[in-house]
Amino acid sequence: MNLVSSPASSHPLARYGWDTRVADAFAPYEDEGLVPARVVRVDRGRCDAVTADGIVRASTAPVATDDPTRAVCTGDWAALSVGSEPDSTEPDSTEPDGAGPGIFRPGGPDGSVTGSPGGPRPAGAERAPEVRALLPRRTAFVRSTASNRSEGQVLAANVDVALIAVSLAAELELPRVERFVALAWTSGARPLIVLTKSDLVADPATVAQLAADAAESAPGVDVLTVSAARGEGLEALGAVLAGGTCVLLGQSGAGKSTLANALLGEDVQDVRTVRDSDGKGRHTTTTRDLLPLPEAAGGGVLIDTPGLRGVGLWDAEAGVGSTFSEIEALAEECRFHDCRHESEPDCAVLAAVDDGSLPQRRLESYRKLLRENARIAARTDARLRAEQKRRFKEMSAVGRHNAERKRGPRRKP
Ligand SMILES: Nc1nc2c(ncn2[C@@H]2O[C@H](COP(=O)(O)OP(=O)(O)OP(=O)(O)O)[C@@H](O)[C@H]2O)c(=O)[nH]1
Ligand SMILES: [Zn+2]
Repeated sequence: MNLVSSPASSHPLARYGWDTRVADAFAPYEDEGLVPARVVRVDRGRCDAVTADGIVRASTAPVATDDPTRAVCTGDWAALSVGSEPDSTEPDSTEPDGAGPGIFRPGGPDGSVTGSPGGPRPAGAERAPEVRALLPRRTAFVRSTASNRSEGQVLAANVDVALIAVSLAAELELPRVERFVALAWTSGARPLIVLTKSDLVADPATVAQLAADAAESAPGVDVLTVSAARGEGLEALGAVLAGGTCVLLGQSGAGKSTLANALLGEDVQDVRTVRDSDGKGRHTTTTRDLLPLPEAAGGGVLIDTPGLRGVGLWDAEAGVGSTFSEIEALAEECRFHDCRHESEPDCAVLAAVDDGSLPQRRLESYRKLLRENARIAARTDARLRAEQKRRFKEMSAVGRHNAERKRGPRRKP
């Protein structure tokens, strides 16, 4: 079977988010004899990636780079060389023509171009799987690394929806919610606010009010209410996540693990564990950070990497702008193009605060996030920043369009 040209929905990797866009991006690599895979976990120099034939452990050495934003990360789509298989259903002779110089053929005489040691091998020999290329990312969650150079590190790639878990059992801290929303927009993923533990709030009117408050502080972002304890709201949430890739963000104690368990419908520890061969016939047991959601609930994929949950802003100016889109829209009306909305005459933002249509709290939160972001940006390599900005523009065009479409009338009557 030709896996790449079969319909995207029946592709063995459809469960892991394979779609026509990925198929198109992968097509050139198929001609090189590489196989598509999605990265489920990364270690130093290696990753676990799921292929049509299961999970393989692959070296990431061929795509190693100095730029940490280009390092292999969970959620990446990769083109793998997996070595020749003795009982392959697709012998070399049936492969498409046109394999020229530089084209990788498992076990072929041009093995030297693959960068792996060993050179030519007899047909049927095994070689360790390698990541040969990463497909372009649709979205990426980046955080600054601990190093002095303050570079970005990618925590998750190709995320469609960022679930922002907010506990209804604690006081609703809107600035925190805004911060996570900014982070989500910055990644290119669509934020989704999930108010958790609704069973702990007795009065439905209170829940509705809190949901309205959350919605008010996140223009264009949907707000769902769930109780993992009672299994309420999970179906609606599953429907939103269907087919896409999501991540869980939120404060400690917000209910992320509980929600992950409820969505996965099994013991997460079991789901996480991978026992598979590493391509050399050895069996290893590891965990994975990318987990398929049950197909009965609509499918999709959950990425839950340890570092992602509490990630900080990293060059999020545009994401902050999307989060406070009503302020950015007002700013267009200020007399001065570079108005700081502090004490300038004819400032439309301050006027909106005065007439009560813009909560003072929103303006303060906006300023605080911009300041936080500026501090990080000051430490960040200019080249990487430009790159991130470009990526944001590409990726979030759709998100912002949706936000604008949904935002509706900006000012209260
Ligand atoms: N009543 C109730 N309690 C819940 C619900 N969801 C989570 N909890 C409780 O809230 C607490 C925190 O939940 P976790 O799922 O561990 O929160 P978390 O966001 O994963 O926390 P960290 O791992 O620290 O990031 C636990 O005691 C859960 O049992 C719910 O729907 N209802
Ligand atoms: Zn102004």
